[in-house]
Amino acid sequence: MSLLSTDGLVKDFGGLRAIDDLSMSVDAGEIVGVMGPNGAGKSTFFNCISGVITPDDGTVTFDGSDVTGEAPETLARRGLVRTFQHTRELETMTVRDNVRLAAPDQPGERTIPALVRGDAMRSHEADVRERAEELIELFELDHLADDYSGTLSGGQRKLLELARTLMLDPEMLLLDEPFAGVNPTLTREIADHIRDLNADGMTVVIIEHELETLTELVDRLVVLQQGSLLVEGDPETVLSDERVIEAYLGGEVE
Ligand SMILES: Nc1ncnc2c1ncn2[C@@H]1O[C@H](COP(=O)(O)OP(=O)(O)OP(=O)(O)O)[C@@H](O)[C@H]1O
Repeated sequence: MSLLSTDGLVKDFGGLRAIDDLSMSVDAGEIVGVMGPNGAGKSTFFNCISGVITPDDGTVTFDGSDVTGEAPETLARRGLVRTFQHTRELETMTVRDNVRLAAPDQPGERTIPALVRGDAMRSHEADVRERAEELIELFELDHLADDYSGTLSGGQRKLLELARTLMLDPEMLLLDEPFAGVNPTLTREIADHIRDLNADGMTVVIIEHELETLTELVDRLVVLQQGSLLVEGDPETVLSDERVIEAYLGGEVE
């Protein structure tokens, strides 16, 4: 059953059509890879479906509802959450605080004085702390929990970003280049986490240039070119498709 679909999606930037009548869908439980040459429209596609920008035409449907143009926070509450190519944690805050702060309705951000908070608020805070510790442990960031996030390596930042994302308890994760700037060991580790999350029922869509890891991970590949869907299918078929090879200028996909 389709969890996310777009129908006739269009996004223009001035005279440039970045997304051109794009219709595609992702079934619940799938891991789908989105690939395509530079400028093909991958990030713009993610931005349209995650509410970062509003499409000029077409619709985005998530879990049976038309969510076109909804804000990222609203979509996150519905269970659709994305990461960014450049991670967005606060560098002068510890890893632990970064994970805790990613929780929805973060009590620390509220103006209610601590003394008048009810039991519900205290229990929410306890849940947030507990979930944050679970995720820090899951992603093996425990030894770094009290370090400033700014001191982390590229790969550790990606793990932190994943932990922060999971504080929102998503049904579908959109991952924008989760392996960019990550060393091979951490790449394998992140790929394993994605597999585990998927095995637990999470639907995942991944934009990635690192095709070897991507193709090992996904059930299906979708190739974009000039804002349109060029080819989609199982990784082996897609990567041997002449149109895909040509789009990548002769053999780069091998
Ligand atoms: N905010 C913007 N303003 C103007 N043009 C934009 C904007 N964002 C993207 N574009 C243009 O839209 C087209 C698609 O860009 P997009 O970043 O979505 O491609 P991409 O497939 O993600 O590329 P890459 O692999 O290089 O990240 C490109 O021609 C890009 O220059």
